[in-house]
Amino acid sequence: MEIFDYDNILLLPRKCRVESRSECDTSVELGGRSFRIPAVPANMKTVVDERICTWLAQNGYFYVMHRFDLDNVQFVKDMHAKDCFASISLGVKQPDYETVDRFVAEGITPEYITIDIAHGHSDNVKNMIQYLKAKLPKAFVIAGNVGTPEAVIDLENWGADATKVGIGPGKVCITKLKTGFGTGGWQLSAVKWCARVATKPIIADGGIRSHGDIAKSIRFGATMIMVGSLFAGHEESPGKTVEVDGELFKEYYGSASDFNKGEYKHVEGKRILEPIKGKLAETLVEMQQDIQSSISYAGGKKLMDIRKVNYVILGGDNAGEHLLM
Ligand SMILES: NC(=O)C1=CN([C@@H]2O[C@H](COP(=O)(O)OP(=O)(O)OC[C@H]3O[C@@H](n4cnc5c(N)ncnc54)[C@H](OP(=O)(O)O)[C@@H]3O)[C@@H](O)[C@H]2O)C=CC1
Ligand SMILES: Nc1nc2c(ncn2[C@@H]2O[C@H](COP(=O)(O)O)[C@@H](O)[C@H]2O)c(=O)[nH]1
Repeated sequence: MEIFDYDNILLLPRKCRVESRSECDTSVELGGRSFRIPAVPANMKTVVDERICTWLAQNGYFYVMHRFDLDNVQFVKDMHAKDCFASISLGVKQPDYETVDRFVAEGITPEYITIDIAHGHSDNVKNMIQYLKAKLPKAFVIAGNVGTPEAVIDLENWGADATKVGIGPGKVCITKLKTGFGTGGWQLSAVKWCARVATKPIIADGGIRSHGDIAKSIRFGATMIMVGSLFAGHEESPGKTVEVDGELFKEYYGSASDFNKGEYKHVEGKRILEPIKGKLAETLVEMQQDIQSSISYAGGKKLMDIRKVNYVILGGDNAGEHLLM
């Protein structure tokens, strides 16, 4: 198997088919809705809050609200009252089942539900998918996180509508160090490997360090890309603002860090400071323009044309040119 990651792959251009990059369509479909770009801010407490989720929904972007210290039922009611789709996260514990029961009792269905646990290839997730499919059959269920084709096949067979791939490639992740497991360091290969067997959309989650990594994820089979650190350091980001030597930063911490958990138990995440880089809306516009450029380099007009390009692996044992035959 070829092993590579975002920093040692480059995509190869094909003859341009547009006169202007503005002709390139970056939109993507997920769960029956079309979104402006295939990137979604990570469902983490220092990346999204209700205000950001509302803004994203109202402006044509996908979002996934985090699942920590909030009333999911109230969140969905608030989003629906604002005429927005509701996209929430759930765990797999008793309170999460009680949340589902409350949705049923109140006759409310969130449009998207992401089952979000560290080791998603588990009976815990199977049971929650099956509960959701029985109780809230109209919800689009994203399940994860996983890092192998077997897991993608199982999650799809258990009823997931999409799977989220990425165990430990995140910037504030220490899973690799603490456990010796994961896709950290070869996340892009893992996406490729998983996408080969997937029959439903894959969300590549973690490890995105620059906008070009979005195109690379699409090339290797992702439909949507979840991004934490690149979105964490904005003026509106929910993390605390911290000043160091006159420079402003936003805190960004892992969902499995002691900062998020409130205790030091099974910690697999850390806290870092991200330099503040302006407004989220401006980054999203720049991201869209960069994806338009990627599509044009791919010789295409729409997002999935990126899937057609060849690529090179730089350095290492797998180095060389890889041509689509
Ligand atoms: N993408 C990634 O690489 C990772 C992401 N995270 C994020 O951190 C947050 C907290 O995750 P998580 O700790 O799973 O959430 P929870 O604390 O809600 O745990 C979810 C359930 O999964 C169990 N569980 C967690 N890890 C494992 C494991 N390695 N093996 C078996 N069972 C496990 C927990 O039981 P118990 O605690 O009793 O074992 C619990 O029943 C989530 O948002 C998650 O996405 C965390 C780590 C890695
Ligand atoms: N191993 C851990 N992974 C985590 C934790 N909190 C979040 N995450 C994952 O990281 C991505 C974001 O990655 P980034 O490279 O874009 O910053 C996020 O979507 C989660 O899947 C954690 O505590 N430990």
